[in-house]
Amino acid sequence: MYIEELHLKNYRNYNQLDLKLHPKINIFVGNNAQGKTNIIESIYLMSIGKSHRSSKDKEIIAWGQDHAFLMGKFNTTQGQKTIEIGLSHQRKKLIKRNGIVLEKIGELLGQVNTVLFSPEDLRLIKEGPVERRNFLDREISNLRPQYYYALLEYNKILQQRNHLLKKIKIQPSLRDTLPLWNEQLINMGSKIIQMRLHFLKKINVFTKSLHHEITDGFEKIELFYQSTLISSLEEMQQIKELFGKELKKSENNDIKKGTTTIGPHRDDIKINVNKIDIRSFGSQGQQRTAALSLKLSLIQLIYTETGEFPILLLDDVMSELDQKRQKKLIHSLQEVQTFITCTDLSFLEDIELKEKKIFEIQEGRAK
Ligand SMILES: Nc1ncnc2c1ncn2[C@@H]1O[C@H](COP(=O)(O)OP(=O)(O)OP(=O)(O)O)[C@@H](O)[C@H]1O
Repeated sequence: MYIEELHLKNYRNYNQLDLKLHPKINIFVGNNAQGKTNIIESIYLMSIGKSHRSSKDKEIIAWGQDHAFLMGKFNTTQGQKTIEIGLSHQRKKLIKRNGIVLEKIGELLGQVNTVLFSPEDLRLIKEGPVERRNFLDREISNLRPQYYYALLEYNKILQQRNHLLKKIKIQPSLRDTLPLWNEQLINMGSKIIQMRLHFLKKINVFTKSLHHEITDGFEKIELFYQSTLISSLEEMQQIKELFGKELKKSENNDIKKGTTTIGPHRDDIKINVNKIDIRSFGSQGQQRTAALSLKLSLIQLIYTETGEFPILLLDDVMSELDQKRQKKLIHSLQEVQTFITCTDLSFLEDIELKEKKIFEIQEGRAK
């Protein structure tokens, strides 16, 4: 899949931007704070309905303006798709696909697949479990919208159970109603765990081989699902039983703490390189390479799952990689439409790139 045209209006520092894009490599070069990442962000926004760097949608509306508008024309194996997003300070976000208004963000998921890699992805390895859970939730939701809905449901049940746990402390008789919430939590949580385990099993294969290639065979990477409940793929019934057993065990503790202490909302991914947990013990370089392998393996996974390559967004990463890794990265991208932002084009000196378009970005304008 690739994006043919991008149109932005009152979007961040762009009053108006109309770009015809190359189906292979698009390079955005310019000094700092000119608007390169803003373009990457807009494409990402059209794929998942949210920005990767602002939690508040309205921040992307150009300062002093009332509304922002984005449109992308995508060429996919299912034909042309037009995605439009409208944001205004007064109304809720409007998303359209081929002119039809989408009622929920879930309907946008999987329409346009992107893989974004930026220096912040280092956080994926070295920060706490929240980053890695978000990674799982985002990527699986894109591939399986039913995961997204299960997650919404799980979080609702979790909130209600936590609310009840707090009330039981004051009014112990309410404990009789807890099994009702336990059952719902177990049902929805087990679905989430099983889909995460499936995802990790698949992505492990691609990450291993990519990492082996990038590190010339010196490093062996392995991903594990880290959970108090389960670590390997099991039948649904088995996951439910384990969840039920552990939830029972933690019930007194949960009441004492007023919160649910076990479940997929507490799980993590363990990342070993040569059998060492690199979340805590990896060097910066090892962590960066692991993040790169993990992100690039998504390209292969999405291709196997959907029959179509995603769009790759590389924000400011060229300067972070040594020459060998830059070459490996570029050469692995033959069939993938790729967006690269950079402050200079020195990385092109040693890399032959025939199919490309270069845009110079200056103060919210592209030349
Ligand atoms: N809502 C907004 N309205 C107007 N301008 C904005 C808005 N949000 C951000 N900007 C401006 O956009 C610019 C930053 O753009 P962007 O992050 O794309 O820069 P960049 O070219 O990628 O820079 P760097 O190389 O430093 O990463 C800044 O000048 C910032 O002030």
